[in-house]
Amino acid sequence: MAIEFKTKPGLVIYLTAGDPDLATTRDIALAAIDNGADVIELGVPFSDPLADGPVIQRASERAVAKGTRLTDVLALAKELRSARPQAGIILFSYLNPVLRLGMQEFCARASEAGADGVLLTDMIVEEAAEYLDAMHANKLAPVFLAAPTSPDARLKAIAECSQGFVYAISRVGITGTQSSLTEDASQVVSRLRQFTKLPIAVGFGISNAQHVRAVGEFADAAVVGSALVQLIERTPPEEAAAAVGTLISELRA
Ligand SMILES: O=P(O)(O)OC[C@@H](O)[C@@H](O)c1c[nH]c2ccccc12
Repeated sequence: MAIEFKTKPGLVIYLTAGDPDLATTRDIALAAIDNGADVIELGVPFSDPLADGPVIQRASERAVAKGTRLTDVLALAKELRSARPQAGIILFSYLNPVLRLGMQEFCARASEAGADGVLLTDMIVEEAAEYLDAMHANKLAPVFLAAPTSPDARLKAIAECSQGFVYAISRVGITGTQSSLTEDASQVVSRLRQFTKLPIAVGFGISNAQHVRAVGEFADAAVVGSALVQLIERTPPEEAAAAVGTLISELRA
């Protein structure tokens, strides 16, 4: 039970829980862990994923249409924890589903499920007091997003509130694969380094081994989401876990 990056760079992967179904998400997550993913961002599907590009929006729609609920994702996290005691598991959600369950209740259940931490995409540090209290009370690591457009004062607050790692998004905008990483990614990481000793993961647009190696030059981990979600979308469910396992090992090549 730990957020640690065993290799440089470490690998964080995002999955939309319940796409194509919860059992397949479980198998995919296990295959990812067994092929080198250090941390799984277990995504709670949401009907209005504003920060997501078309690939993850479609995955969220499919999972919501299947009836995937936050409580199902908590149960899946518990299954992954018991199957892989050492894996890094981050519950990844928009605020809305969490507030519907209740912040205290959510954090208690996340802790009971064995999650290491939580990332709420639309939780800003300026309004995080109650969230942080509930997270600290349940020994969960709050991971915050840092954007290239964030001024230093904000990066400092994000660094001070984060535990486990800090997630630097490589560009402003929405999730989705892209041809090359922008300069912004290394700049936001070097600015963050002034304020934290925590590992820094970089995400958005990372979709191949070359991108992962490039991120490894200046950050501690790479985050891959859309490239995996797109592969899952295009693969028959019974072949998805093996396909993801292969892609993860290719990303680490
Ligand atoms: O999909 P990409 O471009 O590989 O980026 C990772 C991203 O999917 C994942 O970390 C994520 C999924 N939904 C988000 C919403 C906001 C920030 C990050 C995310």
